[in-house]
Formats: sequence, C-alpha cells, structure tokens
Amino acid sequence: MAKPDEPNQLRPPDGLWRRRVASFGHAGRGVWSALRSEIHLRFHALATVLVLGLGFYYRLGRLEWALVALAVAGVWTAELLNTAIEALTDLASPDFHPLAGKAKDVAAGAVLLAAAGAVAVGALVFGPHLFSV
Ligand SMILES: Nc1ncnc2c1ncn2[C@@H]1O[C@H](COP(=O)(O)OP(=O)(O)OP(=O)(O)O)[C@@H](O)[C@H]1O
Repeated sequence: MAKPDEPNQLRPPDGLWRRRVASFGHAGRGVWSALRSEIHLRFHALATVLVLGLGFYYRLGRLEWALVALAVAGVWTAELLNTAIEALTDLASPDFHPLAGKAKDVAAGAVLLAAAGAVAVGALVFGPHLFSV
C-alpha cells in the first residue's frame, strides 16, 4: 500500500481522469450524432429494443445473452464505423472518385456482413424459443 507521501502508482494524475471522462463524453456524443443523422441506426435502435424485450420474455440463458450481445454490438460497431467512414470520405473526396466509392462500398459491406451474422444468431437463439410448443 502506498504511504501518504508517496505517489500512488495505480492512480493516474487528475488530468488523465478528466481526459478519460471527457473521452466517454466524446464517444457518447458520436453515437448520439450518428443516431440523429442516420436512419439505419434508428432502425438498429428499434431492433435492439425488440431483441432485448424478446430476450427477457423468453428468459434467455447466459450463453444465449452473450451471443445476442455480441451480435447487437457487432452491428452497432459496423454501422458507426460505416457512418464515420462515410463522413471522412465526403470530407476528403466530395467529388466522384473510384477510391471514395470503394471506401464507402467496403464500409457498407462490413455492415451487411455484421447484419447477416446477427440474423443468423437471432434465428439460432430465438428460433427454438419461438417454435417450441
Ligand atoms: N465521392 C464518391 N465517389 C465515388 N463514388 C461514391 C462517392 N460517394 C458515394 N459513392 C457511391 O455511392 C454509394 C452510396 O453513397 P452514399 O454516400 O449515398 O451512401 P449510402 O449508401 O446512401 O449510405 P447512407 O444511406 O448511410 O448515407 C457508395 O457506396 C459509393 O458506391
């Protein structure tokens, strides 16, 4: 245990804490701004609420929740990165450029893959609950 007159190695300086808290604020602002500008994200928010509701209704097990959480987080992550890449692409290349198109297409492809994975997880996790008699 650190003595009172010794600097505590485990505790970052105050400025660092402030910056960490500020980073959370920036991240939250990013999600909020993407939610406001992207209709797809609002759809994901609705789908997330529905999936969480279904999960509680069917009393999913721990592993099932883990899979659902990963699938939901995967789609949100892909969609937020896609939004960021679209914004950067529009900034860097407002005019038509094949590379700008490629960047946007690849980012959109990531969303498509994440969404396909989430659909598969949803079918495998909720299917047996929905169709069991
Ligand atoms: N600057 C550009 N240069 C070349 N192709 C582009 C450019 N901007 C967009 N594109 C092409 O048009 C497609 C659609 O781009 P857009 O910016 O409208 O995104 P989007 O798919 O409509 O996404 P969102 O609906 O989330 O805004 C891109 O995937 C890309 O193929």
